[in-house]
Amino acid sequence: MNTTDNIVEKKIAVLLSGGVDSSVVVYELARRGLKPDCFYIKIGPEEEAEWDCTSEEDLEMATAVASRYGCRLEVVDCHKEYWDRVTRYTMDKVRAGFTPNPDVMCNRLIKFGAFHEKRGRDYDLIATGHYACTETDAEGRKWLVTSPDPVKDQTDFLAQIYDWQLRKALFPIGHYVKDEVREIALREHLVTARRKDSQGICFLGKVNYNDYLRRYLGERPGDVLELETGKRIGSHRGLWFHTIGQRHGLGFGGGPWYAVKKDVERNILYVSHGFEPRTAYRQDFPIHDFHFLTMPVDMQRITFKIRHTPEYHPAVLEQTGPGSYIVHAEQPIQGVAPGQFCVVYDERHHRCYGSGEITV
Ligand SMILES: Nc1ncnc2c1ncn2[C@@H]1O[C@H](COP(=O)(O)OP(=O)(O)OP(=O)(O)O)[C@@H](O)[C@H]1O
Repeated sequence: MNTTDNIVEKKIAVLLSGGVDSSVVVYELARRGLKPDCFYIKIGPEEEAEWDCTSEEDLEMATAVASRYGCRLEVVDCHKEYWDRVTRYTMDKVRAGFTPNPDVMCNRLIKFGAFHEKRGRDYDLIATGHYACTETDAEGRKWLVTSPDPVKDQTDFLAQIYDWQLRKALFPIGHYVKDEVREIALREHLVTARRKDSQGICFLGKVNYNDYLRRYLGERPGDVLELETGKRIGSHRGLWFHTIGQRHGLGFGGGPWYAVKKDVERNILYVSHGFEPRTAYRQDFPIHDFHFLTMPVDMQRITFKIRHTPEYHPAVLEQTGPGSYIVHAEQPIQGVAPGQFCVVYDERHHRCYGSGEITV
């Protein structure tokens, strides 16, 4: 736990998913003599029965962990809010040809959003099993700080939460690496100790992302052209099924092909030929609507991420307007897609300052 968190006097809600990470959160609080209230957020898979997944087992696990530590567990239904808010954001972006990130918006809109409106507002702190840390500076400002586990670090998923949400957030396992969390769970004989990590888009679980898109947007076939020559390579079933930077699953002969650009108005997907074509890389690109997590910072030399990968890229930021910047990366970056969040950290990738959306 972060040393700056004085939690003993606080009313704490734990978001308990039935996974190993949030189970260890309950243990970490319980061993300090605390008895937090636990909440399982229920989000169903829309109407379709075949989309049903492991949620029943998750709830059973969450119930067992809460009762082991004498904590209350309540189920909070955020189904409507998820499908209204996160799905709307996702479909709006995708329809406009952008690459959205539902996991990022889920933290702002659901875990620290809809849950807060329903139950979280009655608590001083909301604890989750995210791999992220916080630190408080001499002026009492709380900053989001990266986890010591570069592979599991989830600060990028938290880079759109509001300042008040960050102030209420508690990450009791954020200072551990994943192996340590598993060891604790095994040592304490938690029922969740051997459960697999959740995969895919949070709350959508096993739902196939393309099926999810197809359900809302259908199909809209169009041409696939080679960017350099304008030659027709094949057809696509909807621009939303493709991401800039995509190399696999294009399914055209004479490859390898690489998705490099979308023309939404003309419904054309542009591809380049080769394993690593020059057009797949960008070194300078604009971002807009920059969201600061704690407070505006004068950002110049920074590091950043555009995908959930362990690497941080060094860059210089040039401000072009309120909330708008050009990212001048030290090295060319592969698969820069409009709509993706560019998450910005200090030079040592310690503090996360916030994130902006990559502009067209
Ligand atoms: N259905 C849920 N109900 C309550 N909280 C949840 C739920 N799903 C996720 N969370 C919270 O969000 C955190 C991060 O979620 P994520 O989907 O990344 O899971 P994870 O890293 O596999 O964690 P866990 O092992 O706790 O499931 C969880 O640790 C938990 O605190």
